[in-house]
Amino acid sequence: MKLLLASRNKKKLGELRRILLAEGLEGIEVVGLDDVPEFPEAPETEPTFEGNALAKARDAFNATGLPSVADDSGIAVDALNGMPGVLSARWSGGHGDDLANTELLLGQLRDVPDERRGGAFVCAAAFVSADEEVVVRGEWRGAITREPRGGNGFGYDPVFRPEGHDATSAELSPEEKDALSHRGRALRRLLPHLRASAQA
Ligand SMILES: O=P(O)(O)OP(=O)(O)OP(=O)(O)OC[C@H]1O[C@@H](n2cnc3c(O)ncnc32)[C@H](O)[C@@H]1O
Ligand SMILES: [Mg+2]
Repeated sequence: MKLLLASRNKKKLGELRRILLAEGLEGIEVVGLDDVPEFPEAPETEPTFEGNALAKARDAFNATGLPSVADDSGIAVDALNGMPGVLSARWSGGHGDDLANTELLLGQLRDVPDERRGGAFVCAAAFVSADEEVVVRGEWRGAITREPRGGNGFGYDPVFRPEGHDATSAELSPEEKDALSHRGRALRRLLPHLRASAQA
């Protein structure tokens, strides 16, 4: 079975691929959007991560006919009542400007004391095939730092210090991040569905 990972974010796509390949999925060939004919990106208008993930996976399945996985993710900061949330990718206005997004977030939290800087990375992962639609969630608790640190990962990783760690998630190795991350947790919850689909 070909499985389409429907993300237009190269670094996110790399993580999705890495997490699934580490599981050694038998009978599944993982492909990306570069491997299929182009189709337009639908705007992400849903109020929840789950709604957006499902919409992206449905779009990909409808456009290609391939069983598809999509991820909608972001960072939910307690002191901002859960924002940036589903707006994480375009928090500073433009889409996907990681540096501007993290700088804006740090500025907003400048006067927030250490004990109230908690938040979580959230990932909803959706799988859509001819036979089923499923969406699952993974969360990773931590705190927002006062300055960026580390060069791994992407997005808000340099300003997120996972619970139980002194390092930011941009200072963790890729394997460490996958073992703990919202994305790792969500994708591992999808595995039974992917395996069943490959065997059907
Ligand atoms: O929608 P696709 O095409 O998959 O790509 P995207 O980058 O637009 O992805 P989202 O709409 O799900 O937005 C997620 C944003 O949340 C942030 N984010 C998500 N997962 C992250 C992670 O593991 N580390 C750091 N930041 C993350 C990052 O800034 C992303 O741009
Ligand atoms: Mg997006």
